[in-house]
Amino acid sequence: MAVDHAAAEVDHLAAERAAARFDVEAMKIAWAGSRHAVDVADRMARLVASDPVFRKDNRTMLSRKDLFKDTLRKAAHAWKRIVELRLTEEEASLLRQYVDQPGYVDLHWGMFVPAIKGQGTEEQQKKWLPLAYKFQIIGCYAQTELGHGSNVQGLETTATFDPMTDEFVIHSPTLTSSKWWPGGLGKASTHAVVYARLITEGKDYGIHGFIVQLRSLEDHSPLPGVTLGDIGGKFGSGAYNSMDNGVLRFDHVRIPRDQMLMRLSQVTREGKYVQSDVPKQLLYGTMVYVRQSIVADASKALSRAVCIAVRYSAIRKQFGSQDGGPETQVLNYRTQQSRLFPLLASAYAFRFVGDWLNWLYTDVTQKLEVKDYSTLQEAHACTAGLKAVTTSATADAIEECRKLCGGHGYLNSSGLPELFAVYVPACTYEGDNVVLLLQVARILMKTVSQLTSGKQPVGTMAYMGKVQHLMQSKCAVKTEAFEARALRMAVNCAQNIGQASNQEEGFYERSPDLLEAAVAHIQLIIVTKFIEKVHQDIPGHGVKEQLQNLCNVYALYTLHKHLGDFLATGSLTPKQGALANEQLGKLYAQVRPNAVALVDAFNYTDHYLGSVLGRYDGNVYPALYEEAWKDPLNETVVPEGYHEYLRPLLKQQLKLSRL
Ligand SMILES: CC(C)(COP(=O)(O)OP(=O)(O)OC[C@H]1O[C@@H](n2cnc3c(N)ncnc32)[C@H](O)[C@@H]1OP(=O)(O)O)[C@@H](O)C(=O)NCCC(=O)NCCSC(=O)CCCC(=O)O
Ligand SMILES: Cc1cc2nc3c(=O)[nH]c(=O)nc-3n(C[C@H](O)[C@H](O)[C@H](O)COP(=O)(O)OP(=O)(O)OC[C@H]3O[C@@H](n4cnc5c(N)ncnc54)[C@H](O)[C@@H]3O)c2cc1C
Repeated sequence: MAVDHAAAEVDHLAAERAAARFDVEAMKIAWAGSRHAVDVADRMARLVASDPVFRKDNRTMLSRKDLFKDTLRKAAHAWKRIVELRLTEEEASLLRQYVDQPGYVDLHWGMFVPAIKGQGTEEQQKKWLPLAYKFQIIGCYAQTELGHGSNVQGLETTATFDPMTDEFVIHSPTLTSSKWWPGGLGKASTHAVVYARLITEGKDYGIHGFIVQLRSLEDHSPLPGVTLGDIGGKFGSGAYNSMDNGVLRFDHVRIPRDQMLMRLSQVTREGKYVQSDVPKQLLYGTMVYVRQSIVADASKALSRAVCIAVRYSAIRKQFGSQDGGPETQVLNYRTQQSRLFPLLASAYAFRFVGDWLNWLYTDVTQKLEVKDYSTLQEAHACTAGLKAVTTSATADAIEECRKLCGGHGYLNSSGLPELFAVYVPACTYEGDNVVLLLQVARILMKTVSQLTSGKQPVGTMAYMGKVQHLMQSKCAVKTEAFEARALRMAVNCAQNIGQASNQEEGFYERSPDLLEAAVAHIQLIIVTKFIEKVHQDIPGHGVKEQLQNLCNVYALYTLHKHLGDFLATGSLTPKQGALANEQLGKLYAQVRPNAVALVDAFNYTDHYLGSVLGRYDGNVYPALYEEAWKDPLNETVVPEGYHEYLRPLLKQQLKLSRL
């Protein structure tokens, strides 16, 4: 019976695909960025999916130890394949993405290598990078401590220069100075970039980066004076537990002077501190780089969740016509559409703003190389703000997708619980989202205060220069309403802060409003970049129209959700707000026939999706049924514990009933 049912469902997704009004292959190119990007991603995804070592459907059932060992095995196998097949950097990084298991390699490539590239001198790069590139050393990024994460300047680990031996002495003076959280630190890394307070000639010069060896390259045991371990199990089963987030303490560990990362500042043989002519904020450069990549990752996680929820919603039927006709696909319910399609639109929005941010980051990096620091603030504001807004929205969206899949969404086999558990720490790591939005707010306040002095804001803040117009006009055009909302919220905050006894106190008092002003500014950027994208020449039958539609959905949904802001700032009238909502309903109807094809354009393999609900063929029910039997609990018909705990209880009931 299950088989008959399934056959009908396979047909059902085929019908959905046939109903699409655009060229899916061309949309794949628009999503991935180029034909080349589609092809490489496709090749790497299939390579991973077809290799039994990369199997991941049993991950939530493994013990922590087995899961960790499995992660080591996968990482080693991935490296072997990368070398054997002579994969390019682009191919290798995609292969790692599709292996889809958090592990030490993420931090090695994602933070250790970039930290040395960004903060090391040429000589240091020449020495350390080849070792890292060949995995002769494994590195992590050891910044956060037990007592401080957000407040980087509050870190307590010390690096005291000893001119007698030409060494730094790395020390953890307090319990709270223990390094705590770094990924890959607990069990895998041999080296770390350690952030510590530099002390020389009796003076504390604040936080600097140092390359420190932690474990023997012979037998992996911690070096003398180094205490190391894993910080313990984390949220969810499987999920981020494959990562060995670690604890690290130093007891007067000595490293040569030349292991201080010396691009930004140096300590001479005599112990003199010398500052280079570069801004000290470059110390935070690795974080800017990672935040930028986290935005692209948000669109990946969100698109996976949305792909699962859209396909399953096309399969799932619930209730029918009164006269006993066919049941309704839940995707046809207006409420399902109004919850799901904005998330689909957000996946595309985050993808395009992620591409733009990557361009901005590359541009800033090139400018830094010729000592042009003018766009550093813009890079910080955009990476921090977009990281915060996209990760928060994605975490909420994955949970919404779980609910959109009803009861089956709660099963591990749906893939959604694990996706959520792996994803949610993105709201915290690489900068707590609130802390990052307050950074954006500070820059907004600085920009507003400079408006009166005639300094023209640039980049993504340029719209604030139209202050006279935006503070007064009624907004007819969508982007103008977003600009007016963001500017007016920022100006309101600035005025309120101005009434406080001092600037800092005012900022502190108004921080909840500042947070909202920062979100408004970042949402404007996302909407603007989506609009810019759809104004480009986009080939393929119907592709541009679909993207135009999704862009409108994203903008109008955001407007609808934050209507209070738009009305309170007078950026829209209540009538305009109501019209926008009307329009949104019409747009959903246009998305409906294209929904399945729009998620097909993400081009994800079933292996990468890891979801029985999101299968490409829509054969959901037999897969769910089959998956259940794989649970270790089903290995025996009568459960372990029956004889100890169930049988005596049942016997006792029997005796009682006989009384
Ligand atoms: C919150 C701040 C930004 C505070 O910085 P601060 O220097 O104490 O204070 P401030 O007076 O507000 O700022 C001074 C100044 O520095 C600027 N600035 C701050 N950050 C950056 C940046 N990244 N790039 C460029 N500029 C930056 C600010 O705008 C200020 O500029 P200004 O003086 O006003 O011109 C910072 O400390 C921070 O970034 N905290 C978050 C910590 C964090 O992100 N940790 C990440 C650890 S690694 C990790 O989590 C890896 C996970 C990855 C994974 O597992 O995948
Ligand atoms: C899975 C995971 C992986 C990680 N990997 C690494 C790694 O590889 N290397 C590394 O060095 N670190 C790593 N971290 C640490 C991470 O970067 C920090 O946890 C993060 O920066 C947040 O800092 P915190 O823990 O100190 O939070 P806290 O700052 O203590 O946050 C607690 C609360 O206080 C609020 N808060 C804090 N400051 C302010 C403020 N000024 N104004 C208003 N509210 C405020 C926050 O919003 C939050 O609600 C990782 C963390 C996680 C969860």
